[in-house]
Amino acid sequence: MAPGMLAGDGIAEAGGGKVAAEGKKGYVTFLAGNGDYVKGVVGLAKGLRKVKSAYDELVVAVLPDVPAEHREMLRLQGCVVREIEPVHPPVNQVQFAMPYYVINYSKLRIWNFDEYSRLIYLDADIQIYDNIDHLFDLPEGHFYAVMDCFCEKTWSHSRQYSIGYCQQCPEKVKWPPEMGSPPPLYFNAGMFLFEPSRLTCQALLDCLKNTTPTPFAEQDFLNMFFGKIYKPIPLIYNLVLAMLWRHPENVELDKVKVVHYCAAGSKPWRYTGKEQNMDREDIKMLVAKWWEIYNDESLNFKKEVLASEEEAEDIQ
Ligand SMILES: O=c1ccn([C@@H]2O[C@H](COP(=O)(O)OP(=O)(O)O)[C@@H](O)[C@H]2O)c(=O)[nH]1
Ligand SMILES: OC[C@H]1O[C@H](O[C@@H]2[C@@H](O)[C@H](O)[C@@H](O)[C@H](O)[C@@H]2O)[C@H](O)[C@@H](O)[C@H]1O
Ligand SMILES: [Mn+2]
Repeated sequence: MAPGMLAGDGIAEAGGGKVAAEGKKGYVTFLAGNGDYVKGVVGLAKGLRKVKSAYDELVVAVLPDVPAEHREMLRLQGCVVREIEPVHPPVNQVQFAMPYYVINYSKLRIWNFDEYSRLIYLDADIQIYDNIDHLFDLPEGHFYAVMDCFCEKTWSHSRQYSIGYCQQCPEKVKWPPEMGSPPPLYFNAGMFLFEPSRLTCQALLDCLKNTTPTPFAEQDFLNMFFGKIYKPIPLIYNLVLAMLWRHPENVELDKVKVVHYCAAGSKPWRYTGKEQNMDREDIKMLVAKWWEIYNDESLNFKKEVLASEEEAEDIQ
């Protein structure tokens, strides 16, 4: 059990007789550009319907460069499309782990969606395979997310990677005292439960102005900003695929509720199976599972024709 993790799985499934947290709740994702991530959002919208989430009206924060056709496609899938202004980090020479990460700072705008008391953010390369609505009943005042893994090459810039340390197995390579205290628990920013607030959004943007960008862009920034109230939740809520080959001992695949297709080559809509680890049977199974939902027409959004509308039609 990773340090600081909620006891047990620590999160009672829905119907635990708890009073649900007050206020509007929902799921939100982020879409930029005119490329194929829109397929990820369609898949996510259908996945939320398949697991019968009580909050299946997916909010999509779109940058201005998302074309009208893609916005319409999402509306036809029952999504609420909301345009956000891009957020640019201070100009500097940092090499992001992936050049396009620079646009990910725009995710910060979702803190302004304060008509919601709680939102779960999900990357567009995430799919939900079991209902996770019960997460909305977690105690307020914390930032909930799953711990990341430092073992992939994308982390080669970091001290952790240089000594083979990973928070997923802190006993395997212990953090040497001569390097000071071990890094604080660090979450993957592809999925998190948070409380929207305009004040917090302004504080995030003000803080960003004075923060030097780092390789994992807004993920590093969010970890720094919310470090004091961060609460790890079990990896079943955001399986970062690299865990399958880096920490298989921590993964019980049949218990996983949320899969994050973030490993290089694992985006289902561009999957070729050629990149490293992409020929694994579990990866092929998870990509096929994603396509099953994406291609399932029965999961398309059906505008409920209200009985009154039908009656009205009958009368005419
Ligand atoms: O061209 C892009 C790149 C990224 N994204 C959004 O930004 C998120 C973070 O990027 P990505 O998931 O590729 O990062 P990873 O989790 O793989 O590091 C994506 O899930 C999308 O929601 C997008 O909409 N268009
Ligand atoms: O902009 C930074 C991104 O950083 C994170 O992705 C990383 C991280 O998970 C590494 O640990 C993996 O090694 C790597 O593959 C993966 O891309 C978030 O998933 C994404 O939403 C976004 O915040
Ligand atoms: Mn992602």
